Amino acid sequence: MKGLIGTAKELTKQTLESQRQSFCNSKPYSFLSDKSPKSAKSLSPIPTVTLEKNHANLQYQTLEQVSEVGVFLLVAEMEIEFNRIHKREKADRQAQRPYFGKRADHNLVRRRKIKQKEEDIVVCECKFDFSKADLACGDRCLNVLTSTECTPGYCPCGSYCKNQRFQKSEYAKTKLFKTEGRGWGLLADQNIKAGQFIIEYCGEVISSDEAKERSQTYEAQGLRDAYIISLNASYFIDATKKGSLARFINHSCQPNCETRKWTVLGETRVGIFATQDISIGTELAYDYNFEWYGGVNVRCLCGAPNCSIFLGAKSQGFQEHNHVWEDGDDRYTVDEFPLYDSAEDEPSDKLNKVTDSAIQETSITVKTEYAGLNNDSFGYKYKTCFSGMVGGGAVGNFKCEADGEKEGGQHPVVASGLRSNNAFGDFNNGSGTGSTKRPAKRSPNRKQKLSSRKQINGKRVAQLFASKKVQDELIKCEEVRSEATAKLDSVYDEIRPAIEERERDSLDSLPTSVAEKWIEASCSKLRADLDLYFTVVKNVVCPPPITTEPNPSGPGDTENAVDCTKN
Ligand SMILES: C[S@@+](CC[C@H](N)C(=O)[O-])C[C@H]1O[C@@H](n2cnc3c(N)ncnc32)[C@H](O)[C@@H]1O
Repeated sequence: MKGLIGTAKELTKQTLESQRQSFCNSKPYSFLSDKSPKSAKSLSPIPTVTLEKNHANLQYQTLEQVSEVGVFLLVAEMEIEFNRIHKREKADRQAQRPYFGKRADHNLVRRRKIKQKEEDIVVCECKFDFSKADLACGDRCLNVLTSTECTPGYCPCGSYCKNQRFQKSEYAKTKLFKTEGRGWGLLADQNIKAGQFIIEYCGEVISSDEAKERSQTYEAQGLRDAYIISLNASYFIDATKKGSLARFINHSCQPNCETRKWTVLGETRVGIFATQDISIGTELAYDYNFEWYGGVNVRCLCGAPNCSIFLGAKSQGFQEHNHVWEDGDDRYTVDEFPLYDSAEDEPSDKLNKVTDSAIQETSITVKTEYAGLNNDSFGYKYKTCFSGMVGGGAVGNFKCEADGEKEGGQHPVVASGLRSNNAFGDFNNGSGTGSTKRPAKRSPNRKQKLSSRKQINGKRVAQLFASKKVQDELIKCEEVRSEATAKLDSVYDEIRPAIEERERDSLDSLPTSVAEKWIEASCSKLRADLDLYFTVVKNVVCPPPITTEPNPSGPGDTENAVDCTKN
């Protein structure tokens, strides 16, 4: 093998056996011991980089010494499974609703405190009239007209001033409720009048750089909902971990609310206001005016007749990424790209062929040459198979809303870690500069996937060996494997309702008990696969001494070659 160990050692059964031992005891494989798999909960997160390194090494050894049988693919699969569970669990833990006490208002907000200078205080010209105390600083108040709250101690209406709603947290009564497919939502718990201030959008006020960083982190952590909205060109409000109930208000393409910016004691704050009369029990929603910066396309479930189908579908990033272009836009002309011949890139096929021929030839050349599959190329291919699973999706360029946005304008929500309604679909990052494929979040068709893979049938392979002992060994392996397959299938049928229920709710994680069951069955199946493949390879590489024992089950040569891949 090019650029590889170069010192192909004589293989003995002993070295292979010890190889297998260390292989199975290496970290990702440790659960393949005879003990029942550890609970998903008790597993510590897998350091991916180390694993990749390990795998690269193991892969070497596997290729060099055992020639091939896709053992490393099994390792890959196991790691995928584990990473998936870890990621889910982690995301679930982190996605737990933060505590929102009654005082969950701007007191929680970490904002740059600006001491308002006296000369900056705008005093309105309202004349206070005791007989109309209710109208103090009403619609005609100059401050109200400029979306500025009056400053206590400076307003002519004194304590009767009605224009301090943010400061006094004069929120409408609202109630949290569970929506169908859109997570939590907020509904009116009283009748609300058009124009009424409903609630402040509170959160941590952060710079645009920090917003970008956080949004990438949240994405990588698997958080599905976006809570960062822009305040102005330089600042964003992040309600992911701290905020008010406003963070639960969902998007609608036909909203009954909108966001508005107000100046309060010299600072800009964002409030949710009713755009129409809203009766008690109605869900509150505003148009997120979502700026899509990458990540998954989230199907909009607002149900409005004019629904734009995806959140952020109107934003430039989304349209460019999804190739919604005007006539004459030649940015995506295919002519420019070199042609890609997929036939050149099918290592697994190549490996399959090698495997088949290796088995049929019974004597094997350990130093098999895999043209082009040197260390780097394999490392790369291997990584490709994983990167989507373990790597966080990058968030594309981050744009800031231009300053001087008109009052009442909407505040784009940063699309980080979006809930995927397309629960199992592939998702791409949308940086616009090429798309890194991310794998399906989870695979409901696992059963299908497992069974659709071309598999070696142990009983058929057994016929190719002259030794009765080997045949028995292989038949035993095949039986164990069939049992494991049947068990996996039945577990799948058992947990299917739970998966489907999650799917219906657009939830991305499974209860630990269900996941554990699935892992346990998957582990057994993969262990059985490994044992079978290993036994085949072991006996091909180190055939037992030829004896004169008769072979009742068939010829030991390849004359009547059996297609080992048929079940
Ligand atoms: C600010 S949060 C709203 C609260 C969120 N539903 C929750 O459970 O925490 C925004 C996220 O809610 C989901 N969401 C909001 N409106 C939606 C809609 N119309 N359709 C689908 N998902 C929506 C999206 O995942 C979005 O990123």
